[in-house]
Amino acid sequence: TRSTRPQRLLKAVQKKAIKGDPQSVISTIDYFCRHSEWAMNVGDEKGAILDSVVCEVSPSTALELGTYCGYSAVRIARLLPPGTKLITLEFNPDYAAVARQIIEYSGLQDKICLVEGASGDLIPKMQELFGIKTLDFVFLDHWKDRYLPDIKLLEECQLLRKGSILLADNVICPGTPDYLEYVRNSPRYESKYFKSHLEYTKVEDGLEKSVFLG
Ligand SMILES: O=C(NCCNC(=O)c1cc(-c2ccc(F)cc2)cc(O)c1O)c1cc(O)ncn1
Ligand SMILES: [Mg+2]
Repeated sequence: TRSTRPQRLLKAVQKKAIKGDPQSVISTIDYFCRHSEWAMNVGDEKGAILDSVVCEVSPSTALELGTYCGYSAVRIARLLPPGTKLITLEFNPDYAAVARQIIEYSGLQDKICLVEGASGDLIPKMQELFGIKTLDFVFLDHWKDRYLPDIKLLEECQLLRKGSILLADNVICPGTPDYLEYVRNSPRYESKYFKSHLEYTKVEDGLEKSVFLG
């Protein structure tokens, strides 16, 4: 049977990228998605904004919702200070299987903990599973209708503290209208929109950065 797009993306990484070199894995994926097959990675343009926020926050505890092929997990983990880990949750086992191999190829497997499962089930178990109290940084890039319920869950589970940073992908395309309305109108968040484009296209998209005020 025909291979899947994530499998073809993995093949390109194994063929073209330098093993153990996260930047070459990132560049290979961006080249493949621009010149061979589009795929829903955050991409290079929004990726540069993600990089700058990760560097600014320099998180001790970081969570990603929606691993897909592991592109943004590699982007984030390559910038984390030594001794810190990124926890990334992926619901789709086929995506998770490819992501594990791309993460391993990049050499960042010791800085990334990929957990398969539904975010709604895993978030309430985060403290016990990972021995963490609160999260310094959360990157939201999973199902767009899960952004709002999941940050409400993060609040309820007391995983956010004064100053925790949420960064959400695709707030324009495909769009997360209920999430945007909430973080922009809630007194518990200070929100800022970073205008950009849908990965590898000229379509408008952007990232929403929200600080939890406690
Ligand atoms: O689809 C699952 N996750 C990806 C979430 N991400 C997206 O849907 C996403 C989509 C787009 C996008 C934008 C324009 C367009 F025309 C088509 C797609 C871009 C992005 O940057 C994303 O992040 C999924 C499946 C499954 O079976 N189980 C658990 N999760
Ligand atoms: Mg996305």
